[in-house]
Amino acid sequence: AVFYGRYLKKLSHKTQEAVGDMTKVAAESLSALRTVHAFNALAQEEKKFSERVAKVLTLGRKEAIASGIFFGSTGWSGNVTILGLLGYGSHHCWRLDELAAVHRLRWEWAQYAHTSIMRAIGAGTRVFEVLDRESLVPLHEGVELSPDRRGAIRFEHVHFEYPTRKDVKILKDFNLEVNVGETVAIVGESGGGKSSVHSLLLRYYDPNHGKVTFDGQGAHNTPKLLVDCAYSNNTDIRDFSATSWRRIIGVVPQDPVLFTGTIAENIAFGNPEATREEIEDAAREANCEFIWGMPDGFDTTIGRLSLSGGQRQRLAFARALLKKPAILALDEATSALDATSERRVNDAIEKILRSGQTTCLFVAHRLSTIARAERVIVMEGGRVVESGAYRELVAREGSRFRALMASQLSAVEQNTTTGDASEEAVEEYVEEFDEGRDEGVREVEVVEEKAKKY
Ligand SMILES: Nc1ncnc2c1ncn2[C@@H]1O[C@H](COP(=O)(O)OP(=O)(O)OP(=O)(O)O)[C@@H](O)[C@H]1O
Repeated sequence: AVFYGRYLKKLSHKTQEAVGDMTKVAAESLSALRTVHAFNALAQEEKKFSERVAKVLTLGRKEAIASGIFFGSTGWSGNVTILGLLGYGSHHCWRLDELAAVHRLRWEWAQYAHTSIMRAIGAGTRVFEVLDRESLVPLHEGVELSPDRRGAIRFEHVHFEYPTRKDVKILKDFNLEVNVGETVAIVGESGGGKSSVHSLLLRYYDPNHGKVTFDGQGAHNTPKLLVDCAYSNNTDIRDFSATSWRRIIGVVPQDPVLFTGTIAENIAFGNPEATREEIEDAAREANCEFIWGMPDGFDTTIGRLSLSGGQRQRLAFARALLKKPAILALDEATSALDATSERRVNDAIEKILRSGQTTCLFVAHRLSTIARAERVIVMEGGRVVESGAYRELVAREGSRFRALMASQLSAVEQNTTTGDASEEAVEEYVEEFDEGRDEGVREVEVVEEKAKKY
């Protein structure tokens, strides 16, 4: 018992660690399931989890063998003793209930084993229920899309509600066309369904009515705001396999998720074959200069929250850019970033937008980001109510965009509850922005200069 105890103590410690590690991997992957899907990293995460499970299993087996030997031998000697006692007792014992007590002891053991088995079956049933669940969006069915395809994206009369909240219509006849290389910012009230547009684009869900299409033929000089969908050579994105469709999209979510591992591993998430050079290029492009200042650079191990909000966003940018995506879906962080981080994030956005290679559909909250888009669309009541260049919408008398910005301004800058801001205040806000924009462009040039030295 002493030797077994010592061995078990060591083994338990290791098992606890391994179980902790396994749970962490599962929790990280499950809580970031959208990111995992967006980067087609399901197989990678499954492999990571399987390795951890295998480790727990090996330790569990060792413990089972050790306890098998220990309890087997002690049980065997115990049984031999009891049998001996029974044999001996039957000669000497005249009271039947004494023998029955020994027998009852055996029976209780059998009951205990039975309860444990039943408990395991109960827990196992739930696990198998989860394992047997089929995704509503099949991952590998459909046409394989080549990763270098570029094309216009169209939302055609899309109606959508979440399966868990069928009574709330999120999108109602939503129509939008984004051409190749175009940058479109979606703005609107909080909770108006902007991020849901991304969810449909990435096929986390499919529309209830209408469709999202992709036209791999090239750019169109068609009207920007799609009213009448009279297109012929576009393909419903449901016809592509979800994995190959997601391969051409780079995603930067509102609250980017990091995984326990090195910075390089995080940038190469879903792209494990990427070379160090490619990783560094992506980091440079995304203004992640802070990595070079870290003690182990790209090999620095990070946890889920060990970087600041702005750094996390830029790292997520680098991760998205490494895919060299045809489409970039960016959901701007609503949480306040400090001024430097915000500028660095905006510079990174600016660089990508200026490249003209990538079609960008981004959900924007800050004026400084919105104004960087070629076209701004305003969402209200689940549909597009206004579309145009930033300057056009700002200049348009009584535009919804102006009203939206005015209420934002009054909420953010004047901190009032009235929701009204004067026209002058809006102009002032816009002027302030223009100064910031020029500064931003200069900043990008300085950074690019610096980047050459990395
Ligand atoms: N997974 C979900 N299941 C059910 N309802 C959801 C889900 N995700 C979002 N919603 C609801 O859908 C509506 C639109 O949400 P969405 O995130 O698209 O808005 P948003 O315009 O991006 O908001 P914000 O600007 O605050 O990020 C909200 O009312 C939200 O509560």
